[in-house]
Amino acid sequence: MSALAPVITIDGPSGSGKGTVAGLLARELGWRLLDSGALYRLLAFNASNHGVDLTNEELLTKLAAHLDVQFVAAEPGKLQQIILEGEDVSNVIRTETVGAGASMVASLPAVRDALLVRQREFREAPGLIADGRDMGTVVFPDAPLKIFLTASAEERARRRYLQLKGKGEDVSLSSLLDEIRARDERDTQRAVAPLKPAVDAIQLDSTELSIEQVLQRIRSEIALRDLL
Ligand SMILES: Nc1ncnc2c1ncn2[C@@H]1O[C@H](COP(=O)(O)OP(=O)(O)O)[C@@H](O)[C@H]1O
Ligand SMILES: Nc1ccn([C@H]2C[C@H](O)[C@@H](COP(=O)(O)OP(=O)(O)O)O2)c(=O)n1
Repeated sequence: MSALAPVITIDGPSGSGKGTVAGLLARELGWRLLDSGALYRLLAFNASNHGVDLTNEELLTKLAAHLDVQFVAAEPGKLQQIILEGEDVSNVIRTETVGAGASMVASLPAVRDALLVRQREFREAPGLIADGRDMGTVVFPDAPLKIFLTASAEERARRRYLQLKGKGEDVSLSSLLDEIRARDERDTQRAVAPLKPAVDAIQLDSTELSIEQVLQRIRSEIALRDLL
């Protein structure tokens, strides 16, 4: 039965609001959540801890196949917890350095292959919200609702700046903008599973929208399909 569970995919560039919107929707609908970017972040983080070079495709693929990770569903009002080798790494994998490393390991085809089955296993009744870059194009091409969420690079850098400042990190807006542009370039230009909207995706530009307005737009797309 689980293969038939509906999936809503939310793809888009860094800072467009995917994670926030996916988490809120999953909680609202009582569906499972796949934060696929966290898998690439975990791999980059784990590789750095084990002294593995982020271009060593063979070793990275082995690490990817054996990642000892658990996603613990969120309590109301909290983010889901991510446990790597028994340790809570939910916060340490969120830095821009780990994000840049994730984008590097994510460009390696064998690494992506090694993570594919693991991602599809998240599909369970009553449904799944899947957040990433290739959820609608590669991982769940049959998803009945695909959202491609964007925002201008300036707005995305501003959001990331406020988010990291709020966590007490010492960040600069201009370097965040450079990092976001570099990651956009790498994620859209790679040969395998590049960041691009699926042909049947609904494109949503959130530059001028609040989180609640984005949610409203997605709710109305859900209502148009018989998903619940
Ligand atoms: N529509 C929006 N308007 C303003 N801020 C937003 C919006 N969507 C998300 N944010 C904020 O921007 C930051 C980045 O959002 P996040 O969900 O982590 O993006 P992504 O997962 O696409 O990288 C968070 O602090 C979030 O609260
Ligand atoms: N499905 C996915 C998810 C993430 N990635 C890669 C590319 C991204 O730059 C990194 C980090 O992704 P993540 O979604 O955690 O990053 P943001 O929160 O959007 O900044 O991983 C990917 O290639 N495919």
